[in-house]
Amino acid sequence: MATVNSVLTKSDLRRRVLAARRERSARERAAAGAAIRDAVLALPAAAPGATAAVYYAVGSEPDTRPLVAALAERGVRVLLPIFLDGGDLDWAEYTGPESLAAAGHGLVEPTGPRLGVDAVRGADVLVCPALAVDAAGYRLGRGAGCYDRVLSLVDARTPTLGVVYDDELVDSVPVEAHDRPVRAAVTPGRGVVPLADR
Ligand SMILES: Nc1nc2c(c(=O)[nH]1)N(C=O)[C@@H](CNc1ccc(C(=O)N[C@@H](CCC(=O)O)C(=O)O)cc1)CN2
Ligand SMILES: Nc1ncnc2c1ncn2[C@@H]1O[C@H](COP(=O)(O)OP(=O)(O)OP(=O)(O)O)[C@@H](O)[C@H]1O
Repeated sequence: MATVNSVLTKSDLRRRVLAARRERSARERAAAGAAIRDAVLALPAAAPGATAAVYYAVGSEPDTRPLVAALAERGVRVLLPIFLDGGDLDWAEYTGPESLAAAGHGLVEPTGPRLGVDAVRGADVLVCPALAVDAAGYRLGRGAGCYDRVLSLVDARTPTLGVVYDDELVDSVPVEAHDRPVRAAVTPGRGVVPLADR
């Protein structure tokens, strides 16, 4: 995949990654969820008492549900995103499976009190969805720009992680002026991978 990226547009690359994700087995997805959980739990920023902002995986996304459960279990405050019309993200706390409900666009979202778009500024670690992450930390998202906005809100020293399958960590993705990089990737096989100069 890495060799042909430079000639693919964002939408071509999105289609390719989504098609490849649909082919992944339940076994691979389960193993990925456990590996992602263990990699993020080992970070100092995920210590008890910290606040973590994490996407709640749906469909073929790299599974963050085991991570969310384990963080809450160890006493980390977990904020989950709520997709707002217009593309901003609001946030609410995960307080167990009963604090979640099916929402629009196939998403599962928290039902507790909404903390506001700026709540993510209080996160000690930010775990972002991505379809691909490149060597400089640039990520390809779903195309709504939600996480570019979130990444521009948080302090530059916050550990920001883009979670992808191993073969979705690529040399380069198409970059536009509004794109904001993450500081590290997390993959099931490689764990937390710090990215260039971040
Ligand atoms: N699990 C998870 N939660 C997340 C994200 C994510 O990527 N994964 N987001 C990351 O940004 C935000 C939601 N982002 C969204 C971005 C675009 C569309 C959207 O316009 N969907 C179209 C296209 C079809 C599709 O992708 O299913 C649609 O539903 O009509 C929906 C949500 C917040 N929560
Ligand atoms: N900081 C921002 N404020 C407002 N709109 C933004 C911002 N960043 C990006 N956008 C808008 O989002 C649109 C989609 O951007 P892009 O295709 O790069 O999304 P993406 O990076 O794939 O998605 P995401 O960031 O949700 O993962 C852009 O056309 C842009 O207008």
